[in-house]
Amino acid sequence: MAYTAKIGPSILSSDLSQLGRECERMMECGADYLHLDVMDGHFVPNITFGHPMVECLRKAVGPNPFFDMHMMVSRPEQWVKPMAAAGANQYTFHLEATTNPGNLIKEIRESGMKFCKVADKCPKSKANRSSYTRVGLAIKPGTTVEELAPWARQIDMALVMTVEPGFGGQRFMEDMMPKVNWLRSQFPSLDIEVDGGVGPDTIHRCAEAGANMIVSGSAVVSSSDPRSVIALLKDVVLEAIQKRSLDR
Ligand SMILES: O=C(CO)[C@@H](O)[C@H](O)COP(=O)(O)O
Ligand SMILES: [Fe+2]
Repeated sequence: MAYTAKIGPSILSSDLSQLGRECERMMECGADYLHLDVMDGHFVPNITFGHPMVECLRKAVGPNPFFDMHMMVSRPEQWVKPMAAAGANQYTFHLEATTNPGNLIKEIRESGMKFCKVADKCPKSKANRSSYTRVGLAIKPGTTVEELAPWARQIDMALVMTVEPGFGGQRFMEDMMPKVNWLRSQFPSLDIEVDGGVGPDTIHRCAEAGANMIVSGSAVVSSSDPRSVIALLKDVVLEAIQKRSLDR
């Protein structure tokens, strides 16, 4: 089983005037990565930020935190190079936003976003470094998992949205879990991310279905004890992964 449990707070619900500090706070509380929601007011009815903000954040937090870019934008093709230059590590686009997913996957791969696949963090020795761009493919609640399937072997991560994209703090859609279950059964090593309404009350369903990359916004960021929430989410997913490997 190649995948492991990773928790990525969505900083959408944090104090946006203190974004750099909020990212650092999440990393200090045990986050494995940071989930950055880019919204263009066209693909979704909300606007957040773009690559200039990502560039500033990268400078503020240094080279290590892994930036998972959730691109809720029309024409995701146009932001691949700017996001690579700004310091993104993974570029997750929506299947609904492009007519040529194959070409976009190729463009992202060739964009030179830095990620060390040898270890989660770049090892000290330059000889061991191998830079690699990670590709994520997201589907909205109304898109079937069969539409994503033809691309699953070309991507690193599938994102199953568990709310309609656009806003934090929405209710978790449990009826998305069969999609996760199906993906896990068909692609046992694929990273599968869930995003939207995920927190201590809903994590068990995500973990049992087979999700291993967990985005959690309001449940983590607005908690008085984000460290405990992150630890709880991670424990539940790790336990489910262990159970899955024993059942095989
Ligand atoms: O992409 C999105 C929303 O479109 C998410 O990343 C949310 O921002 C997650 O926040 P919560 O639903 O966990 O509060
Ligand atoms: Fe997101």
